[in-house]
Amino acid sequence: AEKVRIGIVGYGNLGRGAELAVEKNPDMELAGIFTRRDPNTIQTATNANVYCQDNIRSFQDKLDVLILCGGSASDLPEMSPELARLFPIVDSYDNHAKIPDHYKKVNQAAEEAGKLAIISAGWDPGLFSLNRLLGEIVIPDGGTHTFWGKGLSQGHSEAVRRVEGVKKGVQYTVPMEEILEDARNGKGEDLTAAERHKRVCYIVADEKDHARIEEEIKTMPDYFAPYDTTVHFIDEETFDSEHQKMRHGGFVIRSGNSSKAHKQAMEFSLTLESNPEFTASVLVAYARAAYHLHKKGETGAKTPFDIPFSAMTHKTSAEIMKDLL
Ligand SMILES: NC(=O)C1=CN([C@@H]2O[C@H](COP(=O)(O)OP(=O)(O)OC[C@H]3O[C@@H](n4cnc5c(N)ncnc54)[C@H](OP(=O)(O)O)[C@@H]3O)[C@@H](O)[C@H]2O)C=CC1
Ligand SMILES: N[C@@H](C[C@H]1CC(C(=O)O)=NO1)C(=O)O
Repeated sequence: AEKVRIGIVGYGNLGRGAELAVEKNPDMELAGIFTRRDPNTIQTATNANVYCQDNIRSFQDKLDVLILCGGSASDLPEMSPELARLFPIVDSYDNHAKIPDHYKKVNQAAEEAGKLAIISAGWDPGLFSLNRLLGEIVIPDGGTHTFWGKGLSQGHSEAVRRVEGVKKGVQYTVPMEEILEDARNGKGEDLTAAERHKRVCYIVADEKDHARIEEEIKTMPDYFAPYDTTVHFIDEETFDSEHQKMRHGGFVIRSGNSSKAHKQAMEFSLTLESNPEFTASVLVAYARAAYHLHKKGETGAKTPFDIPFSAMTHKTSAEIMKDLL
C-alpha cells in the first residue's frame, strides 16, 4: 500500500523527534525536512533530505502531510496558517491562552484552501486535554487536577530561548508535592496551574544582559507571568554538561462522587525519558489521521477532540474491533 509521505518543518528538538518517530511507523515515509537555516549546515539522524523552507511550495505533489515542529512562541502563529493553505498540516501549538485565536486563523486558511489542519496535538495540549474532557464526561460530579513534571517543558524552554541575549536556555516545571498528594484525595480542585507548579530556568547569557533577561522571562505573558519563576544564570560548560536531558511527564487526575455513598477516581499519567520524542510520536499519529480525513474530504482546523482514534491508527476497523474483545 502507498505510504503516507511526511514533511517535517523545523529541525529542533521536536523535528529530530519526528524524524525518528516516522521510522517507527511502517505505513509512513519521510519525504523531507524543511528548515529556515542553510540545509548544508544541518546534520540529520537518518540521512534524510533537507530543504530550504522557502521552496516548500514546489513539494505539493511530493508529500501528503506536514508536521510543523516550529516553536509556539513565534513560529507557529505565522507558519501554521501560511502552510495550511498549501498542505494538510499538524502542529503542537501550546500557548493555551491563545489556542482559540490560533484555531480561528488556521481554520480560515485551511477552509479557503480546502485543506485539513490539526492544531494543538501533543500531550498538553493534547492527550491530557482528551483525558480532562473524558474525566468530566464520566465523573460529572467531581474535580480535575493536572500536574506536570518535574521535567523540561519544551514550550517554555523555546520561549526563553527567544528572549534577546539568551544564548542557551531551558525551563523545568516543578509540581508542588503537597498539592499533588491532596489532589489524589480529591482536594484542591480549584487551584490554578500556577498554584500547583514552580518554574525554574537555567540560562547562558552575557552578564550585562542578566537583569533584563530575568525580568523579561518572569513577566512573559501566558508562559511565565502567573508563576513563581526562578532564573539561574550559568556558564556554557555547566549548561552543556548538566542540561541536555529532556525528561518530563505528569498526571491528569479526575476524582468525584457517583452518589452520596461512593467516591470515584481516574488517573492518566506520562513518564517520558524524552519529551520531544514522545510528543513527535503523537504528532505522527495525528499526521496519519490528517492524511486519511483529508482524503475523505474533511477540511478546516481540527483539535484533538475532533479526531477519532480510528483515523489515527494504521489498523483496519476489523482489527480494532478485535482489540475490544
Ligand atoms: N503540545 C504539546 O504537548 C507539546 C508542544 N511542544 C511545542 O513544540 C515546540 C518546539 O519545541 P522544540 O523543538 O523543543 O523547540 P526548538 O527551539 O528546539 O526548535 C524550534 C525551532 O527553532 C529552530 N532551531 C532549532 N535549533 C536551532 C539552532 N540551533 N539554531 C537556530 N534555529 C534553531 C528550528 O527551526 P529551523 O530549522 O527552521 O531553523 C526549530 O523548528 C515548542 O515551542 C512547544 O510549543 C513541545 C512539546 C509538547
Ligand atoms: N506543552 C508542554 C507539554 C506540557 C508540559 C508543560 C509544562 O511543563 O508546563 N505543559 O504542558 C511542552 O512544551 O513541553
